[in-house]
Parts: sequence; structure tokens; C-alpha cells
Amino acid sequence: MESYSAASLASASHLIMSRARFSLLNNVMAEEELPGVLILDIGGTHGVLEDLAALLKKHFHLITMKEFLGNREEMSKKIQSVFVFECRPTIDRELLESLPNLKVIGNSGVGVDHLDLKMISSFGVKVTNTPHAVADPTADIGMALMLASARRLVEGCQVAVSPDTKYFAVDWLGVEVTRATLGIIGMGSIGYKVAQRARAFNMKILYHNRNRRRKEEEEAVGAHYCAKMEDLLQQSDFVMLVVNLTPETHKLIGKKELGLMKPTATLINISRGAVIDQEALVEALQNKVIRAAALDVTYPEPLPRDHPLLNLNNVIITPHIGTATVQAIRMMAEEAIANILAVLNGQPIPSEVFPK
Ligand SMILES: O=C(O)C(=O)CO
Repeated sequence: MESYSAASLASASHLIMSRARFSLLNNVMAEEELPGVLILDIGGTHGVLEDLAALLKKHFHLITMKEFLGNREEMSKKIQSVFVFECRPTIDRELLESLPNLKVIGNSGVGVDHLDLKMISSFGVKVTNTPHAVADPTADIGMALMLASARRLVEGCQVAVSPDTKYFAVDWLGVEVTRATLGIIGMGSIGYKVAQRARAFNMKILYHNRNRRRKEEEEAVGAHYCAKMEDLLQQSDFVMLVVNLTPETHKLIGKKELGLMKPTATLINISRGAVIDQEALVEALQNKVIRAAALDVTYPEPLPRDHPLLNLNNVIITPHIGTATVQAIRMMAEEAIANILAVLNGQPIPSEVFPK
């Protein structure tokens, strides 16, 4: 995980000065009086940042990191908020100490496991996230992984492009998603969107969640509540993980849980890598304890090139692309900006995250 200490800020690409709340007042304030937003990106995303910049420029005055570093003392006093791009860069104490007027960290993405909420809160700084923007694209990736793994799409592509492979699909038969049983672990907004999509495939839907959904919500997608996760694991053909990473969900799926799954079942993870005990998963896949896994998240990300998960033909891995769409990046930015502005303007905050 990237860590943006004050020293490593040189690698972040932009410092953004917020003019949003003042543009609403016809830009009556001089730029140098405006509150600042520091953007932390994950690197290698310049095209995306250009689009983001265009969006932000409608309300914000952008200042490059070079300018920030050239005038650090003055700039750090102006920064009232940090925009964390794509859930991954973390923020350390040293950075917080260097931003005396910081009021809010606007996370672009829903998961905030990369942020030390207690530590941040001890500085009197609020944290917000973007649950609405992420739900549809992340649910789509869950479905895409489930279908791709079920129908062995990646292997199929390899067969199609390989000049010497014999073209007998019968050698690599898949399984059907239609009418199969899907067990969703974590029925928040993303899990629910997955259930809506799975209904169109006539899947039987089971779910396990801390809190049971309302009866009308269950009925709308035909989902059945499993109070015990074990029941869901035993009955499902596909198990999809959609929980937040917390101390309670760390390694939620280990050897015992994998052992409860059907040998024909597939595990899909669109939450965080550490929700699965990865060593136990490798063993289960090697020994065919379960049929396959399809993972958008791992630990670390990316996996080292010699990691055993990369050498198994019953695994599909994508590089954490749940929200990697043109639309989602934009919607997350809009949601994060709305959160940041609400904090700066002392208005009700749409999506604040609290330390437990
Ligand atoms: O929103 C999140 O938490 C993500 O992981 C985005 O990919």
C-alpha cells in the first residue's frame, strides 16, 4: 500500500486549491485566500487525473505538487482537505502533523481500510467515502468474474489465440450460472446490486450479513437470509465476498470455511484480499477442495510474480478494477467533492465514516 508521508508527497501529482464554495459566491475571494484540497493518487493514472482535473477545475483552483513543494510552508496552512484517489494511498501521522488546518479526508471509493480512522480522528479530521458511486460498477465486476470463471473465459481466450491448441471445448467444460445458487457474504449496497443482477440469471440467492435486510428488500431480489455463514457456504455454487475489511472480517474465509464449500463451488472476491486466508486458498485450489476462484483483490496488490495463485489454471485474477470505469471515476469524484464541501461548509455530510 502506498504511503504518502510528507516526504513522499513528491510522488503525488497534484495539489488542488478548492474554490468550490467560493465559486458559489461568484469567486469573490482571491485565489490565495481559498481553502486547499490535496489530491493523493495511486500513480500511473495521468489520463484519469486529467479528466478529474477538468471536473474539479469547474470549482477548484489546481496547483501542481511542484508548486506545493516550492512553497510548502504557506501551502500546508491552506490545505483544508485531502482527496484520496481510488482507495489505496494511505495517510500517515507525519502528513497529518504537517497540515494544521486539515478538516476532512475525502476518500474516493467505499473501502477505508487503508486509513487509520482512529488516528485521523484524533487530529479532529473527518473521513468520508463514496458508497453510491461504487455500487454498480463493483457489482458488475462481481458478475463478470463469476461468469468468466464459470465459463472458463480466460482459458477460452488463450485457446483461441494459441496456434497449436486443439480446439475441443469439451476439454475445458465450464459450469452454468443460470439457476445455480449464489451465496453473497456482505449484503450492503454492492451485495444488493449483485443480487439484483443475479436474479436476472434465475439464480437462487442466499446471503449472510450482520443485519438482516428488510422483508420487502429480500423479496424484491428473492434473497434468502442465512443467519449462519456456514449454511451459505455449504449450499452455494458460487460464493461472493462483498464485506468491508475490518478486524472481524480479516481472514473470514480460511481452511475451515473453504472445506465447507462444495468441491464444485467457485469463490469470488470483490471486497479486499485480506478477507481470505490466501495460503489456505492456494492449498484448497491446488487440492481441488473447491472448483475455482475469481479474485479482483489480493494481498499484496499486485501479487509477486512467483506467487502460487498466478500459476493455477483454476484462478482468474483482475487487478482491483471494481471501479475502473470512466463513469465510476467521475461519479466517485463528484461524490467525494460533495462530501468535502459539506464538511467545509458545515452542512450535513452525505457519507461520513466513523472510527469503530
Ligand atoms: O470502493 C472501493 O473500496 C474499491 O475498492 C474500489 O475499487
